Amino acid sequence: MAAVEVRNGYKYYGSKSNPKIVLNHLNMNVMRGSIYGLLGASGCGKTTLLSCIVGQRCLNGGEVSVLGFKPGQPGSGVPGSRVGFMPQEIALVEEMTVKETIFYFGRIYGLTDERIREKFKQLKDLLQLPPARQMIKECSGGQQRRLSFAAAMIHDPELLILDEPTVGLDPMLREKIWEFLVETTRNSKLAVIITTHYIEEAKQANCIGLMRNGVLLAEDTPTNIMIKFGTQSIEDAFLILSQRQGNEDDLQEMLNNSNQQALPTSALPAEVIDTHEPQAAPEKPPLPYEEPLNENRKRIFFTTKGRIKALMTKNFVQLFRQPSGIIFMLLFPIIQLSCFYLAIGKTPTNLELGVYSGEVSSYSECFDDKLITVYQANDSCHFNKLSCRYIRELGDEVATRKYYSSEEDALKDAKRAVTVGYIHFAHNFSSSIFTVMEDGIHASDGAVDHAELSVHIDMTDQQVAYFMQRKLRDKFSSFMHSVVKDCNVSSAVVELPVQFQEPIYGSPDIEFQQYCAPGVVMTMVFFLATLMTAAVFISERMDGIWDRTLLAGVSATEMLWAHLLTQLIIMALQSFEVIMYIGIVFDTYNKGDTTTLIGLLTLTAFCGMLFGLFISVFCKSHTEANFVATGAFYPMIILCGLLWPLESMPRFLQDLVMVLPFTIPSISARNVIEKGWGITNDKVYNGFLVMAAWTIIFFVLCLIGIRRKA
Ligand SMILES: Nc1ncnc2c1ncn2[C@@H]1O[C@H](COP(=O)(O)OP(=O)(O)OP(=O)(O)O)[C@@H](O)[C@H]1O
Repeated sequence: MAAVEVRNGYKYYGSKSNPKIVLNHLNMNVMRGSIYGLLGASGCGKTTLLSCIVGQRCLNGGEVSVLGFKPGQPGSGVPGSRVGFMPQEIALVEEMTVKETIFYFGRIYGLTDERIREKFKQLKDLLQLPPARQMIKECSGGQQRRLSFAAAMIHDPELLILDEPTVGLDPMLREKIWEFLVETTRNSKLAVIITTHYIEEAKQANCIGLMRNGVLLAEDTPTNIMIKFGTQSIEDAFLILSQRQGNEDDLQEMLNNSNQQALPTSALPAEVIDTHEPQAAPEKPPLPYEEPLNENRKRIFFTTKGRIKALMTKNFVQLFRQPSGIIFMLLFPIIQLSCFYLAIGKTPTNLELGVYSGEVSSYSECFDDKLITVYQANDSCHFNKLSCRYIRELGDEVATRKYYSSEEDALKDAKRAVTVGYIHFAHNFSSSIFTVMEDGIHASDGAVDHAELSVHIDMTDQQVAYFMQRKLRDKFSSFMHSVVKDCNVSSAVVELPVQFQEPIYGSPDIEFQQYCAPGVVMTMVFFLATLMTAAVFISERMDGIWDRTLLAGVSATEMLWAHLLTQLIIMALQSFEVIMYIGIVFDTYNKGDTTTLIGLLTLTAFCGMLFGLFISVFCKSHTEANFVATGAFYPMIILCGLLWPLESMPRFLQDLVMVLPFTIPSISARNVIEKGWGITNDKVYNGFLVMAAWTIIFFVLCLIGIRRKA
């Protein structure tokens, strides 16, 4: 009875209009209880044929029947537990140990732990597996290959497909594996399809298929093939068949690879060379597919829970055994937050400010208390060297003062950027203040001008300039208050007729740091999750682990859920860590509910993770994924109002950015932290809604993409 039947198999890559034909009306029969050696030069289509048999790819034409079913048919167990597949690449998780790998595959195939232990013992002896606790990345290429073979065998499949299992193994072990396969197929219904570059070892197969350019040139027992072509070896027979097709380059390459000595073409008996071209098989009735049985379904569809558990364990092991994984997940947020809190929004220090006062001939006068006086005489308040008093009140807390004996020198240094600018007092500063106070609105323009503090600042460094302006103005205001107080005059005289009362929310000197902290934390957790997820998924796909797990019958949805659950746990931990860190170390206050904040941050990280997944589904390589993530990062940060008020954007842009993932959620987070609003406030829950909407959008897109690829 046939385990695998391929009829008129036709497969191409590329577009329909410009196809690259890989399987060209190929026919193949693999019987139960037999070994089928599939031989052919590199690139002839062996892997493609195997992938169509296991249901990883679909044929463009023709039919395949595997164990009586169409691959992929619900209930067929193909892909799934009825088939064992060892791909060409190693496709194992490097961070797992030998034992964990066997248990991982055993569990996703639905075996009990006891059965896995039994099988492990058996396969360990047979395949000389490395010690149970050895990590895969510490195994040699040959050891990894043997383990990969064991993983394909763990669940006693009915069909075993081995893509070059003996590459890199020593001859003794190769012989042992063949012996095992011969023995097992003889005593059971197991069907084995094996591709190999070592043509001679295929002599032990029950049937050989010689494949070239997408067609099977011959399919028979090794003995019959040699008899048919009158040769002493299978290589010679293959050479003859290849010559019939024309170019023998491919064959030569294969023979070289096989380390066997190729037979010179001149040595071939010319009379056996058949010039007949292989034809498409004549029309045959459709393959008799079986109806899936309920028992079959039961056998195949064991608990999703068990699989998800196995997948999640793998994900955690993979993440936490990589030092970079732990650093990325737990240390990066700390490093990034520390950078932010230490570097952003702090008061500038070590600035140098030029000072020129025309009132003094030497600045030592400014430090002689007897010279700086405010005194009453003739019902008036008189001043001496008030500029000195301001200079002293200014202190070094705003900037280090650098004294100049002329305004020209002060300007020169400011122009050379030695100082951030300079302040200048007129020679009659004190007397002008006296005049302005005495004469009030009748004071002359000259007196008003000379009673002013002149400030000349380098405005190219906007933040420093704004800081200096604010500080000098505030200091001047407090200085004037203290002067009029000494004169027993009401401070209302020097008060601006604008009074900023107690703020409705926040504090009078809200820092830039406080303003942008929620947005910074959100974007940080979002993009950390994005990058990590994209990296994990792309690596998994590139290493073949993703495909191998799918071939074990795990659905794309189950794999997706396992990843989502793993990440959700990590993201919740990360959000908790972030909030605790900024609260305890940087003393950041939160007037609202911490749980609401952790919830919003976890949702943000989850959304970032789905964005990473979305990128990984549509990008083929790490480089492409990094380009997309970096490309998305800057527009999202710039447009979310984190760096500059949204209100300054053109109207159409304001409407557009409102739907971006960070705009409304970072406002919501600020509303919780600064205003203490709760989740029931629409200006808080709308942030959750926006983030949830993006999460759903990315999830649906990922699901569509993954299902399409699967
Ligand atoms: N995804 C793909 N897109 C386009 N072409 C592909 C794809 N996969 C394989 N091919 C091409 O199809 C041909 C057959 O590839 P396949 O991997 O099936 O060969 P093979 O016989 O298994 O080779 P090898 O022994 O080297 O593994 C090759 O020319 C290969 O370049």
